[in-house]
Amino acid sequence: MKDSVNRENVKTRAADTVRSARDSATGKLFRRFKSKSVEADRSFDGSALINVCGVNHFFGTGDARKQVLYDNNLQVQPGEIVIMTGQSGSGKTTLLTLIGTIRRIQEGQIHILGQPLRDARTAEINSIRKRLGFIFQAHNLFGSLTALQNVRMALELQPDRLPRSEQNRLCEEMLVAVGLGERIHYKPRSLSGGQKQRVAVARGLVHRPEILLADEPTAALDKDSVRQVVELFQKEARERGTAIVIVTHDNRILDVADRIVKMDFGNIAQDTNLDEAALLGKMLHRCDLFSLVSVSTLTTIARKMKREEHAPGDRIVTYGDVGDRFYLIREGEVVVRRPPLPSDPASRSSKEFTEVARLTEGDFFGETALLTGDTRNAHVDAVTDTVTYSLDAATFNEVKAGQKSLEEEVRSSVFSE
Ligand SMILES: Nc1ncnc2c1ncn2[C@@H]1O[C@H](COP(=O)(O)OP(=O)(O)OP(=O)(O)O)[C@@H](O)[C@H]1O
Repeated sequence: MKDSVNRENVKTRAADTVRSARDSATGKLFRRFKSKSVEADRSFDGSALINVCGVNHFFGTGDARKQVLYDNNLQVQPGEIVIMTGQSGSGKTTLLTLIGTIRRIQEGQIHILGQPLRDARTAEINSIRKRLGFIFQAHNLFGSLTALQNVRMALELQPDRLPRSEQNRLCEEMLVAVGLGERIHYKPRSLSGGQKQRVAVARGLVHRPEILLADEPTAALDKDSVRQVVELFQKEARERGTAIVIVTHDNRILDVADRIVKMDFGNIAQDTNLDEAALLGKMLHRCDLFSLVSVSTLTTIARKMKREEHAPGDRIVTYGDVGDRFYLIREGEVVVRRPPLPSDPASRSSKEFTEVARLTEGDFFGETALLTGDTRNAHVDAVTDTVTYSLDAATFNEVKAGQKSLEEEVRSSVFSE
């Protein structure tokens, strides 16, 4: 089957892309690229620090009762930074406060640090809360306390309280990290809005929480302070495995995100793993089939691709079936087998399918049937544990329609076989 165009070139270039993406990930101690999908899996995940399953929420009672969250599912792994965005009123803060144990769960379940919140006792909620860090829009600083004393409040609430001198050292260190080394003894009334916000950031992080929840943490900050805060978040995530969820409209901090979750009318409408989407976009771009489509469009298309895992021996494509998907190999190896050609007298009697190709990471298959309307012309079976991303025929054809030369190219490639 010549179901792939310029396979060797594609293989080499795509494999390079994958390698470089992996290399850049190796420094990220807590990142887990291999098992992530572009669109997050909606099921419970035991390794996640935050597990939101089927959460609904209502405000008001009687006739005034109004549903504001609908069937929300979200998992956040150690070391992941998730940006939550969406229109005003879409439910971001409500979901964040449910995750932060500030509101009681009404329907569904949230596990935080492995513990279920619904029906948890107050003492259990309090002990979970001490392991979280909060940076909320209203800074909630105590006016009579200095910046350092405000930050120290977070340490004083900890079960294993450190000696005062050690607390002060940690607070100073954190205030320096947010660029307030010169202001540690100032009270809130002597600080600007941005400086107060940075005190709140220091307070949210000083006790080294396992999960940090932040609502618009950079809204009042200038460009340099935004960078300082963002770098601090990244350091905590990478070095300590802190899971960070940031509700924000601030597009200056999008680069910090591993994932962007978009809420729409009370529901997580999109949950995109950016590294994986960008990587798949690049892999697609390196397929000659899609070389005329911009990387940004391909990254968007990549989000629509369906991730599937196949065990060795699993059949991915069956000879004679109607072709309804195009496949890209993310990991693993497949073998392509064809029946004997009717015109080949030597093999006419043989019922055996013969191997015609082995495809690996970055290779693709399944496009011929979509382009010609013919049935599948080969079996494709997984040889090793294999991960594929596939695109449905409608999206494939939409993309194809956008590039005039594509169909011609593939038709001539099929014709010349
Ligand atoms: N305490 C409350 N009582 C009643 N309704 C509420 C309450 N808090 C929020 N809501 C409503 O719930 C919906 C979701 O609000 P929420 O604050 O979670 O949205 P959001 O996406 O965070 O908005 P924003 O970006 O403006 O902060 C809105 O319709 C809001 O009016």
